[in-house]
Amino acid sequence: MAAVMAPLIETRGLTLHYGGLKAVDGVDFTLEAGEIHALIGPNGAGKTSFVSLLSGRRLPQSGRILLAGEDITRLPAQLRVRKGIAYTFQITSIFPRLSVFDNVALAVQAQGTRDLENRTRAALARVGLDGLEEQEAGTLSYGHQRLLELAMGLALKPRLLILDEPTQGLAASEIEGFKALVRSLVPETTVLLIEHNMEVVMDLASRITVLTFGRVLASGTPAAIRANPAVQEAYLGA
Ligand SMILES: Nc1ncnc2c1ncn2[C@@H]1O[C@H](COP(=O)(O)OP(=O)(O)OP(=O)(O)O)[C@@H](O)[C@H]1O
Repeated sequence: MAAVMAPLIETRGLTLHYGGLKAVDGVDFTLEAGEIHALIGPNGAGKTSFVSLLSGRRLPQSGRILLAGEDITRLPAQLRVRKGIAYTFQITSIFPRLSVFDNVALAVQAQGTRDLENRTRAALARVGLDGLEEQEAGTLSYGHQRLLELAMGLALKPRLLILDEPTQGLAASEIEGFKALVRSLVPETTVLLIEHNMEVVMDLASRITVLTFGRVLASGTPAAIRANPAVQEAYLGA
């Protein structure tokens, strides 16, 4: 019998409360290896809380998270990074006084110093920041700082890259470049994208999951999501 590959990520009944508030409420979710999967939903729907559970920044009150079939529900965040889950750092985690090179090198160092220079340079080239290695990170344009964050994530050679609102604040021209970059990452890297820009979502995602009030409202292809009346009512406003 042919072996059936487990999904890259599977959650079952995943639940996170903040006091009385259920930010993530019994979420069953499947992420297949090699896809670009968008997580959408209104403000406060629980998207950031959900990916915080995947990255290990927070632990759930109940439910399970499986990575390629292995239970990682309570694994510390740092060990999840080693298993290949990278959550792009918020821009505030860039060290503004350090060089572009050193910011990425620090991220690489989390996995050991072997091949540090090559890996750092390769990640910077991947996002098009080669040539700016020696520049102080804090003096980069906003768009370039977002690319630096992405390089810091890619330097970890992740199996899963989680991007939280990566196009926020980018110019239209920068968004085009970003879309091409994300497309170039799959299928080696699986991408989970929280994104409010619906044009980016519809253009990039192979599957979309819609959250509202901490629950999954719908999950499917962009065409199915666009045509879903419940999604239109709750979110797309069409
Ligand atoms: N640290 C916290 N303590 C208490 N409540 C929180 C905390 N973080 C988030 N919340 C609440 O949990 C709910 C889900 O928030 P979350 O940030 O996960 O949603 P989101 O879908 O990512 O929203 P947005 O699109 O605005 O970023 C919201 O009602 C929010 O106010």
